[in-house]
Amino acid sequence: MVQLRKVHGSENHFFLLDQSTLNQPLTDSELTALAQQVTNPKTGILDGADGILVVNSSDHDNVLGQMRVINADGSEASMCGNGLRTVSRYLAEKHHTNQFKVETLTADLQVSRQNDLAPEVPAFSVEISPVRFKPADFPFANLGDGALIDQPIPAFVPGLNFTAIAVPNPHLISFVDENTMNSDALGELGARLNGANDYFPDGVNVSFAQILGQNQLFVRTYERGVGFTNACGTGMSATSLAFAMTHPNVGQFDQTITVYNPGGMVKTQVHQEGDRYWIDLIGNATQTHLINVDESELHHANVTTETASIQQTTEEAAYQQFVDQLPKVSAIAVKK
Ligand SMILES: N[C@@H](CCC[C@H](N)C(=O)O)C(=O)O
Repeated sequence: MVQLRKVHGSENHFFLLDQSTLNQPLTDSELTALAQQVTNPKTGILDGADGILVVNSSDHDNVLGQMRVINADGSEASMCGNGLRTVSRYLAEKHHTNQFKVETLTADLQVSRQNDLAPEVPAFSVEISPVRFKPADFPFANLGDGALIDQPIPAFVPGLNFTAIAVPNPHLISFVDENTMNSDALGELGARLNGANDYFPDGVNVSFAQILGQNQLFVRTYERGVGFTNACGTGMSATSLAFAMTHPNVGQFDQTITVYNPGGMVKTQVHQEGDRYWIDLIGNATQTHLINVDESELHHANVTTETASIQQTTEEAAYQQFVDQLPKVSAIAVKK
């Protein structure tokens, strides 16, 4: 028997699999098949999830493990901010330490345990970097040769400006009013840019943000490989950076920015040193279920209520109490 975990950051749900506990790590095609099966609410368990977080051993200095991110559709992402917080918690508890690095596809990132957000709501801070702006880094095409910062793109949505930031997974961001936030525009644009299209051949995570006040945002994201999510950690980080770059009167570097999302709230801090940018993302790392399953069911992408035994923790109730005391800033409901 091996143990999977169901985890979330701001209700962005994942199954976490530590491959170092297996007799035989899954091949890439087995990981793709497992992600597609277990995260699908119809074929998987526990109402599915937005992806799987794969923890592997790392041989890098001062690094406790490697994280890979497989989206619900089986594609691999270079980064996941909410996922990295939950992987950090898992590794912190496994190795009894609170400050270390985690290897990701492009960088070893600094993480640290923070004060709990509320009783039984553990929190971690994770570094989001490297930050890139060049078209080749996304990639994107037919949108000019340079960085895309606060540009009108009528072909996307007339009247809206867009900023493209890779952290290093690709994000497209627009600051919108409440009516636009509550309209169909985000779903339509997200679906369009994540199908065959002339602009983002590998797809892109699309976020709409409402400015609520000084260093305060509400962010909703349509994710590549997923669709609408309750929260996207890298999306909220990239949006915070876009906020400080394009609205310096209300969004500030090196200050705490509060970012509400349909699943709760995180804090960010955006930093710049010369031409290097990075973001600290701070939020919950919640573990809702422990799932015991025979290793062979993972290799055969067959994790179901028949093959797995599932134990719920008390952490979701504690998380809901934390969310209930947050200000109600949007009518957009949590995706079930
Ligand atoms: N939800 C994640 C991002 C997951 C990856 C994304 N779908 C992509 O393909 O880039 C987050 O919290 O950052």
